[in-house]
Formats: sequence, C-alpha cells, structure tokens
Amino acid sequence: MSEQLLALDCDSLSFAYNEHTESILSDVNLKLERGSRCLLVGANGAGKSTLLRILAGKRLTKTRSCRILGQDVFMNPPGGVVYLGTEWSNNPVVRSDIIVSDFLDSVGGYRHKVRRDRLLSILDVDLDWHMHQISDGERRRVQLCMGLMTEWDFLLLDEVTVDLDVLVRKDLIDFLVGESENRGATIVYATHIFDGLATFPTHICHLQLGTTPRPTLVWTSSTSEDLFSLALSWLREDRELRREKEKAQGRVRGPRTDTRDAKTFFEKYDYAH
Ligand SMILES: Nc1ncnc2c1ncn2[C@@H]1O[C@H](COP(=O)(O)OP(=O)(O)OP(=O)(O)O)[C@@H](O)[C@H]1O
Repeated sequence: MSEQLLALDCDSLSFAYNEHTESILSDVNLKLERGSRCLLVGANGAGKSTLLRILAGKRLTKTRSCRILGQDVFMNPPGGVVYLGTEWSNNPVVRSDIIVSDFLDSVGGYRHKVRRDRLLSILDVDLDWHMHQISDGERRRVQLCMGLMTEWDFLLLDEVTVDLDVLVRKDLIDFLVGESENRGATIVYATHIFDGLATFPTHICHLQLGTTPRPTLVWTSSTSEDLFSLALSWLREDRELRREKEKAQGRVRGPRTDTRDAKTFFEKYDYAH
C-alpha cells in the first residue's frame, strides 16, 4: 500500500455495545486507497452493519483507530461521507404524504440538479410519486437518489440494493463503478447478494465473528460464480468456528425441549396471521 493518504485506515478497531457485554468487533483491520470498492463479506451477525455505522461516525469506539481521509470518523468526521442503510425506510417521515420532488428539494436536490437528474434516470424515479404510495423498492430508489446526488468521496452501503429490480441494480452498480474510476470516490458495500457484482469490487474484506481473520483481498476475478464460491467457503468456515466457540461456552442452537404450547403462543401474539 502506497504512502499517500489512505481513504480508509482502520487499525485494530474494537467495539462493544456496552461495557458489560463482549466485543462485537475486535481487531478489525481495513485499509483502502482512494478509488477502492470494497465488498464486506460475512455471516448474519458478523458485525458488518456495526462496522459501517462506526465508519459513518454514528458510534463512539474506545479505540481511536478509524480514519477516513486522515480524519477520525467520530471526533473529527470528514465531509463527503455518505452512509445508506436499511433503517432509513422505517422512518415515518419517508412514508408520509410528501411528493418526491419536494422531498429531494428538502435535502438540497435543486443544488445538484445535473447529478440528481442523472440519478433519477438511472434509478427510474418519478418526481411526482407520493412517498406514502410507493413500493419498498421504489422508496429505496428515492433513498439512493437522495444519498448519491451530492458529490460524495466515501460511500458506505449497507444492504440497500437487495430490494431493487435487477435492471435498476445493474445500472446503479455501473454508476458506482464510474464514480470511483472517474472521481476517485471510495465505496464499502456490505451485501449477501453477489449476483451481478463480479466486476464491482476491487477488494474483498472478510468479517468473521467480528474480526478480520485475513488481509483484505485484492479482487481480480470477473465472474459472479467465483465471488459466490469464495463467500460460501468463508461463511462455512465462519459457521464451523462459531459452532466450536458456542460449544466451548456450553451453548447450543437448534431444537431443544420446550414446555411451552406453541399454539397458545401463536394465538396470544397473533403471529399466525
Ligand atoms: N444495538 C445493539 N445492541 C446490542 N447488540 C447489538 C446491537 N445491534 C446489533 N447487535 C449485535 O451485534 C452483532 C452484529 O450485528 P450486525 O447488525 O452488525 O451484524 P451484520 O453482520 O450486519 O448482520 P446481518 O448480515 O444479519 O445484517 C449481532 O450479534 C447483534 O446481535
């Protein structure tokens, strides 16, 4: 890695949600140069969202070991960082009776008209939609348009492309590749869906039970199958390791004797419908 300022310099990062619980992240190392596109691969619960939120400056860590473009992500957060996560669509405001054009203008859309219009086309968004009358995937497209219309330097994406149709997803991925190649923008993207992503990553980071067990891989393959096989082998390894750890702690997953009456439970909580 060259001596120039790194886009991301995450050195031995550790994090626990509170001081009485065990660390969710420990000894996470991730260094990326500007213009990198890094896929974050790991099992459910590995800590991908937690890491992305820390990088977005949303969580304070005890160790000051994470810098984006030379600046501490929490104490001195750099400008030009955009984080897009799935929790956005749970916000009641984005499900209210507001027209998409007004919604985008309320976050400065009129100032970025050229980029906004390009993204409206790529994401196939209609400015006349009403936010409370659109589908989840359409709402996601509005979120992406909103988040990407400023010229960001560093993008943190947490599973926000899963509900896009494949055509929109493909055009979006091409747009993101262009942003990094033409402007040197850097992207870290956590996803479980590898379809159509073969040419996206320049790097792949394996997050295993909250740690990075191997150096970030420089990615050169151009087939989705290779990506999928790699993820599958890593996730199998993660599962084995997790099972060994749980066994050592005397914990087991799966069926066990349960005295509760499942029918009563479902009736009580009305989960059956
Ligand atoms: N607010 C919280 N308080 C305590 N623990 C949490 C909190 N949020 C997440 N966790 C725990 O942190 C761990 C990592 O969660 P995280 O959401 O970062 O995983 P992930 O890799 O993004 O998973 P997924 O692929 O399922 O989205 C999980 O064990 C989860 O239970």
